[in-house]
Amino acid sequence: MSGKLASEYTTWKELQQIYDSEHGKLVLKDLFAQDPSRFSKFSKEYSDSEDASATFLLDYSKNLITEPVLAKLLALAREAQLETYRDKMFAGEHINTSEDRAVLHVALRNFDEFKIQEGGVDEVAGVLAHIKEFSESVRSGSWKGYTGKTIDTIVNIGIGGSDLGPVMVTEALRPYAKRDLTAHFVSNIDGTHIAETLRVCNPETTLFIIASKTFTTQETITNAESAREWFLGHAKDKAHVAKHFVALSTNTKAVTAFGIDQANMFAFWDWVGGRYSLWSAIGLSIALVVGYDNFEQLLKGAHGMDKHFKETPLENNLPVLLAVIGVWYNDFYGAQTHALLPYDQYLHKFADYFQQGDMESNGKFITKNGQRVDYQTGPIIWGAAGTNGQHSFYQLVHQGTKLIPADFLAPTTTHNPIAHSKHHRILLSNFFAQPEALAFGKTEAEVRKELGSGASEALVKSKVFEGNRPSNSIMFPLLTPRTLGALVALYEHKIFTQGVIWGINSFDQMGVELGKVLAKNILAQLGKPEDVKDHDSSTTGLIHYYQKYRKE
Ligand SMILES: O=P(O)(O)OC[C@H]1O[C@@H](O)[C@H](O)[C@@H](O)[C@@H]1O
Repeated sequence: MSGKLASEYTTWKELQQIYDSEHGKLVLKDLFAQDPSRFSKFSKEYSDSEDASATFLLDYSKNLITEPVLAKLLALAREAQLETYRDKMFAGEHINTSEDRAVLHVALRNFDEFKIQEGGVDEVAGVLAHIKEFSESVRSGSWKGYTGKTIDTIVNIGIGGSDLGPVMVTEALRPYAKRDLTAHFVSNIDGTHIAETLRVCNPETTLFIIASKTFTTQETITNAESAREWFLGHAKDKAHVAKHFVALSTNTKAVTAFGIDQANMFAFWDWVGGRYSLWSAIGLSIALVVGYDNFEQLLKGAHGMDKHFKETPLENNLPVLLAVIGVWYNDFYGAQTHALLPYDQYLHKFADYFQQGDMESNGKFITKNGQRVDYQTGPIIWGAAGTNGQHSFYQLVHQGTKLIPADFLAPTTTHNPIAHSKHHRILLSNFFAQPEALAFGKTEAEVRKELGSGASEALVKSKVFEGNRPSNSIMFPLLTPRTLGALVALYEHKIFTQGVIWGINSFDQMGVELGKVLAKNILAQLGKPEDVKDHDSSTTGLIHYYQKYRKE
């Protein structure tokens, strides 16, 4: 990120030349046939240096790359000064320039290993101790509600980064969950979300966790106020709020103004970006559901990946490899999306989580220096847990007109080996088959042979799989808290690396602001048709329709 546009880098131009002259030769079937050691060349095993059980295999051999292409992509990362920016992040420099903030989610899982200078970093251990003490008192039953009953339900009220991380992780780590503690997550301003949740809650045994970095987010504060009203409708006395409401925030003033005791506030700091905050106090619901020790394992797993990212040469650096291969498709092949396809039902929220993680970080057309890019930045992230997607959108992935690079993820061992792991063997057979089918396809000759001579030409053509569709495969022994931490940090650092290459600030989110301002203005005009002013005819027409048909 040298002040240049990425497209001005020498290596970028060289990559463009390589693409123009050679991409036709990058055919996976041929590349594998030519090189029997392709898998061993283009796959790496990661192992946490302190806990070898947190390990995974990254197979990136089914990508449209050769050693020279990969070397040039890594040279691009170097020309963009990735190593310098990585070190700046770990040193606490204010690399979030538009907000003049450090970017230190890595400090939340550091356990004093790296030296990081920034106000608040020395308070991390204290907040973790608070999370431990509080989560243990709720889980053990010593924390009592206003009628002396133990807590059996938690409701996390938050949105964006204050929701998606806890949702994804509590789902992913369900095998470790306290089964008699029910967790709900309310995010949407749509009253249906809180109403349907409160319907199944008992005020005497429910704990509300108000999760908001700013404590000003309209959805969260409105939902929290409605929850408090519902609670006080039963408990009557405001003093009981202290037993049933806690806050996770950086804004002490707003938390106390809401009526939550400062003792029940779990702090974090402005250098924790919302979409990187599950490691902070925002993870309280995770600690409540799976226990503090498992939460700490999650942090340690991420820390192991931080160390790997910080210390490993780029050639062997897994987040960097994923990132540069992604840039290859995004910027040279023109791919617009990237699919995350976990073959693990527990990871069914993984793609949703990284939709925010990636798209809010890298969905930007202006560089840090204020120039408009002349290349694509962040891809559209999407996906679903296998095998469901196979019966829905994989048709387009296999035979559509778009190139869709995909990551397949799967555990070798399931937490639920029912029917002697028959389900898991079937699941994994699909996990192995899909990338194979994408990469190698099925030729016209093969189809003809299969159909015999009577088949129509149209039928033959429709059954051809062109193949040459790239993917990464990630396998890990079992989805443990530590492995999950490593996987999430793997993608975080991939996003960071791509942001550095594209020259953008991955840590602000100016693009979410305009809609919020317009909505505030419109909210004040919803009363009467004559109040509706200064809009285009479409917006005015829609608001008038609402005013005509609404019922209070
Ligand atoms: O935690 P807060 O302050 O309520 O913010 C929630 C979300 O608010 C959104 O507006 C931001 O785009 C997200 O990044 C953020 O996670």
